[in-house]
Amino acid sequence: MRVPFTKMHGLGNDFIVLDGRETALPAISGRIAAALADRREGIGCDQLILLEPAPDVSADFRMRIFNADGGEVEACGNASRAVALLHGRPARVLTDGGVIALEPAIGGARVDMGVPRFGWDEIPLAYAMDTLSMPVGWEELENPSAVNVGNPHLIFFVSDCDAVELDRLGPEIERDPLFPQRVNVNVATIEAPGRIRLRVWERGAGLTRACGTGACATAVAAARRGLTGRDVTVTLPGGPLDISWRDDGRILMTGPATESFRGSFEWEDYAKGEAE
Ligand SMILES: N[C@@H](CCC[C@H](N)C(=O)O)C(=O)O
Repeated sequence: MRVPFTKMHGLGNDFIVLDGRETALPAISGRIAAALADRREGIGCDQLILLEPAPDVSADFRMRIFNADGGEVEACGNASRAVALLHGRPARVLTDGGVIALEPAIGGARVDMGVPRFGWDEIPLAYAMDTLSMPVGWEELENPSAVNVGNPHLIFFVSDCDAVELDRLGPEIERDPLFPQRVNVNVATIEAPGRIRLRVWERGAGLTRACGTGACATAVAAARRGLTGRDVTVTLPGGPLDISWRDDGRILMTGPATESFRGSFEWEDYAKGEAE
């Protein structure tokens, strides 16, 4: 059986999108997602996105997200814009992080990412009390903010985010026992009250060119610390995203999304080795 896919990206954060909304797809396990995400032996991506019918009327359809390591996670900002482009009209989409609202916009899409949370379940209580500046550190990365925008992020504000050895410190922080569910690691530099430069070590995917939820979490953390206003442009290695943390608490993210190509793969090549 051949399974069709669409290869997409948002600022270079790339996705395999499998659309099972009209025609049911075979069950995708974490192992199969990781094999498809493999850049040498599979198709290659940072995240695999699976679209399914919604279980009830709270949403138009469901979006499931697998990191390149096969772990299923709650949210993906850049993929939300890619899915808006694919869908072609406004939609309410159920994710494991909550219902988000997306709509195509000129050159990409706009997504209402919902309301951030500041104490998420997996942070030990002592730290969850003070998510604005947790009293922890890993070498020069100290006192992060902790923000959950569907998925968990730590944000370190530093004088030059490009100078941080994120490929070395990112995996250490991601897997620190403080975070049993692991964590996305953001290093950010404030360039002006409305401008932030950001690099992200993504949980389960490593260094990516852009992370939409990381940009949202960082914008919220910066505004809460009084470093910026509530409307900012966050520039990642792949390019800029506009983030607005509205007065009603909801985060709006606007930015580009691109379809790269379409193709199909042989299901049996990836399913072999799967338990019956
Ligand atoms: N690239 C994404 C985030 C994907 C999930 C993340 N790595 C996690 O494990 O929570 C984005 O654009 O938000």
